[in-house]
Amino acid sequence: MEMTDHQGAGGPGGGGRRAGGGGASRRLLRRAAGALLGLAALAAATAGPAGAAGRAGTAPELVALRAVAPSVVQEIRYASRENFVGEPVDGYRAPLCLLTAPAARALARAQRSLLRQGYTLKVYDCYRPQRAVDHFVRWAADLGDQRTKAVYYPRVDKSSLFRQGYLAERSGHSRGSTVDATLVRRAAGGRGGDGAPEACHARRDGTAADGSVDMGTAYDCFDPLSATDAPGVTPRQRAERRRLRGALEGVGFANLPQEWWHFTYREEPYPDTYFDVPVSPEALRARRTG
Ligand SMILES: C[C@@H](N)C(=O)N[C@H](C)C(=O)O
Ligand SMILES: [Zn+2]
Repeated sequence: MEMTDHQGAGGPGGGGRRAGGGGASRRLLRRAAGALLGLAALAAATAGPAGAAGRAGTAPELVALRAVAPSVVQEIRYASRENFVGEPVDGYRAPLCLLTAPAARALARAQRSLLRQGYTLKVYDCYRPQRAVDHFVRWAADLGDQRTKAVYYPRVDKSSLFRQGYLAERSGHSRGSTVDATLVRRAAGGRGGDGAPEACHARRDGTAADGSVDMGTAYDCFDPLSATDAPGVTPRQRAERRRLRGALEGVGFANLPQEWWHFTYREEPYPDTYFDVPVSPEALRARRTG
Protein backbone atom coordinates (compact mmCIF):
# COMPACT_ATOMS: atom_id res chain seq x y z
CA MET A 1 0.00 0.00 0.00
CA GLU A 2 2.74 2.40 0.96
CA MET A 3 4.73 1.35 -2.11
CA THR A 4 1.79 1.79 -4.47
CA ASP A 5 1.13 5.27 -3.10
CA HIS A 6 4.75 6.20 -3.43
CA GLN A 7 4.89 5.07 -7.01
CA GLY A 8 1.71 6.84 -7.85
CA ALA A 9 2.83 10.09 -6.27
CA GLY A 10 6.39 10.08 -7.63
CA GLY A 11 5.64 8.55 -11.01
CA PRO A 12 8.38 7.16 -13.18
CA GLY A 13 11.58 9.15 -13.76
CA GLY A 14 14.45 10.82 -11.93
CA GLY A 15 12.45 13.26 -9.85
CA GLY A 16 10.15 10.55 -8.56
CA ARG A 17 12.15 9.74 -5.46
CA ARG A 18 12.29 13.32 -4.25
CA ALA A 19 8.65 14.05 -4.99
CA GLY A 20 7.60 10.73 -3.46
CA GLY A 21 9.66 11.46 -0.28
CA GLY A 22 7.88 14.83 0.18
CA GLY A 23 4.48 13.15 -0.25
CA ALA A 24 5.35 10.60 2.43
CA SER A 25 6.34 13.38 4.82
CA ARG A 26 3.08 15.20 4.17
CA ARG A 27 1.13 11.99 4.72
CA LEU A 28 2.98 11.38 7.96
CA LEU A 29 2.20 14.93 9.06
CA ARG A 30 -1.47 14.48 8.13
CA ARG A 31 -1.62 11.22 10.08
CA ALA A 32 0.05 12.82 13.11
CA ALA A 33 -2.40 15.73 12.94
CA GLY A 34 -5.31 13.26 12.68
CA ALA A 35 -4.02 11.32 15.67
CA LEU A 36 -3.70 14.54 17.68
CA LEU A 37 -7.26 15.54 16.76
CA GLY A 38 -8.46 12.11 17.87
CA LEU A 39 -6.66 12.49 21.18
CA ALA A 40 -8.13 15.97 21.66
CA ALA A 41 -11.65 14.63 21.00
CA LEU A 42 -11.07 11.83 23.53
CA ALA A 43 -9.74 14.32 26.07
CA ALA A 44 -12.80 16.55 25.56
CA ALA A 45 -15.14 13.60 26.10
CA THR A 46 -13.39 12.46 29.26
CA ALA A 47 -12.25 15.80 30.66
CA GLY A 48 -13.78 17.24 33.74
CA PRO A 49 -13.59 20.98 33.81
CA ALA A 50 -14.10 21.66 30.13
CA GLY A 51 -16.38 18.71 30.00
CA ALA A 52 -18.74 17.13 27.61
CA ALA A 53 -21.32 14.73 29.02
CA GLY A 54 -19.69 12.07 31.18
CA ARG A 55 -19.36 8.51 29.94
CA ALA A 56 -19.33 5.20 31.75
CA GLY A 57 -15.84 4.50 33.06
CA THR A 58 -14.73 8.12 33.03
CA ALA A 59 -13.40 9.09 36.44
CA PRO A 60 -13.72 12.47 38.11
CA GLU A 61 -11.10 13.68 40.58
CA LEU A 62 -12.80 12.98 43.92
CA VAL A 63 -11.77 13.00 47.57
CA ALA A 64 -13.27 11.25 50.59
CA LEU A 65 -15.05 13.77 52.81
CA ARG A 66 -13.82 11.70 55.76
CA ALA A 67 -10.24 12.75 54.92
CA VAL A 68 -11.09 16.45 54.62
CA ALA A 69 -13.74 16.91 57.32
CA PRO A 70 -13.63 13.86 59.63
CA SER A 71 -16.15 15.24 62.14
CA VAL A 72 -18.99 15.46 59.59
CA VAL A 73 -21.47 12.67 60.34
CA GLN A 74 -22.15 10.39 57.37
CA GLU A 75 -25.22 8.25 56.81
CA ILE A 76 -25.17 7.35 53.14
CA ARG A 77 -28.74 6.17 52.74
CA TYR A 78 -28.53 4.89 49.16
CA ALA A 79 -25.92 2.33 50.20
CA SER A 80 -28.55 0.80 52.52
CA ARG A 81 -32.20 -0.25 52.35
CA GLU A 82 -33.23 2.85 54.27
CA ASN A 83 -34.24 5.05 51.36
CA PHE A 84 -37.23 5.72 49.13
CA VAL A 85 -36.33 2.90 46.74
CA GLY A 86 -36.41 0.43 49.64
CA GLU A 87 -33.19 -1.34 48.66
CA PRO A 88 -29.50 -0.49 48.15
CA VAL A 89 -29.21 1.68 45.05
CA ASP A 90 -27.11 0.66 42.03
CA GLY A 91 -23.57 2.02 42.10
CA TYR A 92 -23.22 2.38 45.88
CA ARG A 93 -20.63 -0.26 46.73
CA ALA A 94 -19.64 1.42 50.00
CA PRO A 95 -21.30 3.98 52.31
CA LEU A 96 -18.86 6.76 51.42
CA CYS A 97 -19.20 10.48 50.87
CA LEU A 98 -17.05 11.30 47.83
CA LEU A 99 -16.87 14.84 46.51
CA THR A 100 -14.72 17.11 44.38
CA ALA A 101 -11.98 18.67 46.48
CA PRO A 102 -13.35 22.25 46.35
CA ALA A 103 -16.79 21.09 47.51
CA ALA A 104 -15.29 18.98 50.31
CA ARG A 105 -13.08 21.86 51.48
CA ALA A 106 -16.09 24.19 51.49
CA LEU A 107 -18.03 21.69 53.63
CA ALA A 108 -15.10 21.59 56.05
CA ARG A 109 -15.31 25.39 56.38
CA ALA A 110 -19.07 25.20 57.02
CA GLN A 111 -18.49 22.48 59.58
CA ARG A 112 -16.00 24.66 61.50
CA SER A 113 -18.55 27.45 61.79
CA LEU A 114 -21.38 25.06 62.75
CA LEU A 115 -19.28 23.38 65.44
CA ARG A 116 -18.83 26.79 67.04
CA GLN A 117 -22.64 27.09 67.14
CA GLY A 118 -23.01 23.69 68.81
CA TYR A 119 -23.99 21.76 65.68
CA THR A 120 -22.39 19.29 63.31
CA LEU A 121 -23.16 18.64 59.67
CA LYS A 122 -24.53 15.28 58.63
CA VAL A 123 -24.49 14.11 55.00
CA TYR A 124 -26.91 11.64 53.45
CA ASP A 125 -25.59 11.67 49.88
CA CYS A 126 -22.66 13.17 47.98
CA TYR A 127 -21.32 12.07 44.56
CA ARG A 128 -23.98 9.83 42.95
CA PRO A 129 -23.15 7.74 39.87
CA GLN A 130 -25.43 7.98 36.83
CA ARG A 131 -26.38 4.30 37.21
CA ALA A 132 -27.93 5.20 40.60
CA VAL A 133 -29.99 7.92 38.94
CA ASP A 134 -31.01 5.36 36.29
CA HIS A 135 -32.14 3.10 39.15
CA PHE A 136 -34.33 5.95 40.45
CA VAL A 137 -35.81 6.35 36.95
CA ARG A 138 -36.69 2.63 36.76
CA TRP A 139 -38.14 2.71 40.29
CA ALA A 140 -40.29 5.75 39.50
CA ALA A 141 -41.63 4.14 36.32
CA ASP A 142 -42.81 1.07 38.26
CA LEU A 143 -46.09 2.46 39.56
CA GLY A 144 -47.05 -0.97 40.92
CA ASP A 145 -44.33 -0.66 43.57
CA GLN A 146 -45.72 1.64 46.27
CA ARG A 147 -43.87 0.00 49.20
CA THR A 148 -42.24 3.20 50.43
CA LYS A 149 -45.11 5.59 49.70
CA ALA A 150 -46.43 5.83 53.26
CA VAL A 151 -43.06 7.03 54.54
CA TYR A 152 -41.41 8.95 51.68
CA TYR A 153 -44.14 10.46 49.48
CA PRO A 154 -47.46 10.02 51.34
CA ARG A 155 -49.09 13.07 49.74
CA VAL A 156 -47.54 13.08 46.26
CA ASP A 157 -48.28 10.80 43.33
CA LYS A 158 -45.33 8.59 42.42
CA SER A 159 -45.86 9.33 38.74
CA SER A 160 -45.14 13.03 39.33
CA LEU A 161 -41.91 12.85 41.35
CA PHE A 162 -39.65 13.77 38.41
CA ARG A 163 -42.09 16.36 37.06
CA GLN A 164 -42.28 18.08 40.45
CA GLY A 165 -38.49 18.25 40.72
CA TYR A 166 -37.98 15.86 43.64
CA LEU A 167 -35.89 13.63 41.36
CA ALA A 168 -33.81 14.46 38.29
CA GLU A 169 -32.77 12.30 35.33
CA ARG A 170 -29.52 14.27 35.24
CA SER A 171 -28.61 15.01 38.84
CA GLY A 172 -26.10 17.54 40.08
CA HIS A 173 -24.90 14.78 42.42
CA SER A 174 -23.39 12.95 39.42
CA ARG A 175 -21.16 15.99 38.79
CA GLY A 176 -19.50 15.39 42.16
CA SER A 177 -20.13 18.74 43.86
CA THR A 178 -23.64 18.30 45.27
CA VAL A 179 -24.49 17.14 48.76
CA ASP A 180 -27.63 16.25 50.72
CA ALA A 181 -27.09 17.48 54.26
CA THR A 182 -28.71 18.27 57.58
CA LEU A 183 -27.66 19.30 61.09
CA VAL A 184 -27.17 17.36 64.31
CA ARG A 185 -26.94 19.06 67.68
CA ARG A 186 -23.57 18.16 69.14
CA ALA A 187 -25.16 17.02 72.38
CA ALA A 188 -27.67 14.83 70.54
CA GLY A 189 -25.17 12.19 69.45
CA GLY A 190 -26.42 9.28 67.39
CA ARG A 191 -29.85 8.20 66.34
CA GLY A 192 -32.91 9.24 68.30
CA GLY A 193 -36.43 7.89 68.37
CA ASP A 194 -37.33 4.22 68.08
CA GLY A 195 -36.73 4.08 64.33
CA ALA A 196 -40.34 3.13 63.71
CA PRO A 197 -41.41 4.16 60.21
CA GLU A 198 -43.68 7.17 60.14
CA ALA A 199 -44.79 9.59 57.44
CA CYS A 200 -41.90 11.89 56.60
CA HIS A 201 -43.90 15.09 57.11
CA ALA A 202 -45.12 14.08 60.59
CA ARG A 203 -44.56 16.51 63.47
CA ARG A 204 -41.74 15.71 65.87
CA ASP A 205 -40.52 17.25 69.11
CA GLY A 206 -37.20 18.76 68.09
CA THR A 207 -35.24 15.72 66.94
CA ALA A 208 -35.83 13.66 63.81
CA ALA A 209 -35.96 9.86 63.95
CA ASP A 210 -32.32 9.59 62.83
CA GLY A 211 -31.03 11.92 65.56
CA SER A 212 -30.76 14.98 63.34
CA VAL A 213 -32.38 18.35 63.95
CA ASP A 214 -36.12 18.61 63.27
CA MET A 215 -36.34 20.34 59.89
CA GLY A 216 -40.10 19.88 59.55
CA THR A 217 -39.73 16.86 57.28
CA ALA A 218 -37.34 13.93 57.14
CA TYR A 219 -34.64 13.65 54.46
CA ASP A 220 -35.96 12.68 51.02
CA CYS A 221 -39.51 13.49 52.01
CA PHE A 222 -41.06 14.18 48.63
CA ASP A 223 -43.64 16.63 49.85
CA PRO A 224 -44.44 20.35 49.49
CA LEU A 225 -43.39 20.79 53.13
CA SER A 226 -39.80 19.97 52.12
CA ALA A 227 -39.55 23.18 50.08
CA THR A 228 -36.93 25.21 51.91
CA ASP A 229 -39.27 28.18 52.38
CA ALA A 230 -42.45 26.14 52.89
CA PRO A 231 -44.89 28.22 54.96
CA GLY A 232 -46.21 25.18 56.88
CA VAL A 233 -43.19 24.64 59.13
CA THR A 234 -42.85 25.95 62.69
CA PRO A 235 -40.67 28.99 63.49
CA ARG A 236 -38.11 26.69 65.08
CA GLN A 237 -37.95 24.39 62.04
CA ARG A 238 -37.65 27.44 59.78
CA ALA A 239 -34.79 28.75 61.92
CA GLU A 240 -32.94 25.41 61.63
CA ARG A 241 -33.40 25.34 57.85
CA ARG A 242 -32.02 28.88 57.74
CA ARG A 243 -29.07 27.87 59.90
CA LEU A 244 -28.23 25.02 57.50
CA ARG A 245 -28.73 27.12 54.39
CA GLY A 246 -26.83 30.06 55.85
CA ALA A 247 -23.84 27.88 56.74
CA LEU A 248 -23.68 26.26 53.30
CA GLU A 249 -24.48 29.33 51.23
CA GLY A 250 -21.82 31.17 53.22
CA VAL A 251 -19.14 28.84 51.84
CA GLY A 252 -20.37 28.85 48.24
CA PHE A 253 -23.21 26.32 47.95
CA ALA A 254 -26.64 27.00 46.40
CA ASN A 255 -29.81 25.36 47.70
CA LEU A 256 -32.48 23.60 45.60
CA PRO A 257 -35.75 25.37 46.56
CA GLN A 258 -37.81 22.11 46.55
CA GLU A 259 -35.52 20.35 49.03
CA TRP A 260 -34.10 21.96 52.18
CA TRP A 261 -31.28 19.37 52.24
CA HIS A 262 -29.90 19.63 48.65
CA PHE A 263 -26.93 21.95 47.95
CA THR A 264 -24.60 22.36 44.95
CA TYR A 265 -21.22 24.01 45.13
CA ARG A 266 -21.42 27.01 42.77
CA GLU A 267 -17.83 26.87 41.53
CA GLU A 268 -18.09 23.18 40.65
CA PRO A 269 -15.16 21.88 38.61
CA TYR A 270 -17.30 19.60 36.40
CA PRO A 271 -20.37 21.70 35.57
CA ASP A 272 -21.34 19.66 32.48
CA THR A 273 -20.10 16.16 33.22
CA TYR A 274 -22.26 13.36 34.66
CA PHE A 275 -20.04 10.57 35.94
CA ASP A 276 -20.82 6.90 36.38
CA VAL A 277 -17.93 5.53 38.43
CA PRO A 278 -19.40 3.53 41.37
CA VAL A 279 -19.10 4.85 44.92
CA SER A 280 -16.27 2.80 46.38
CA PRO A 281 -12.69 3.31 47.61
CA GLU A 282 -11.55 2.49 44.06
CA ALA A 283 -13.24 5.67 42.80
CA LEU A 284 -10.53 7.62 44.61
CA ARG A 285 -7.86 5.83 42.64
CA ALA A 286 -9.67 5.51 39.30
CA ARG A 287 -8.50 8.88 38.02
CA ARG A 288 -4.86 8.15 38.73
CA THR A 289 -4.83 4.61 37.35
CA GLY A 290 -7.40 4.75 34.59
C1 LIG B 1 -33.36 12.31 45.50
C2 LIG B 1 -32.95 13.56 46.23
N1 LIG B 1 -32.11 13.22 47.31
C3 LIG B 1 -32.25 14.51 45.27
O1 LIG B 1 -31.05 14.64 45.33
N2 LIG B 1 -33.05 15.14 44.39
C4 LIG B 1 -32.50 16.00 43.37
C5 LIG B 1 -33.58 16.69 42.58
C6 LIG B 1 -31.60 15.22 42.45
O2 LIG B 1 -31.87 14.03 42.22
O3 LIG B 1 -30.65 15.82 41.92
ZN1 LIG C 1 -29.73 15.92 46.56
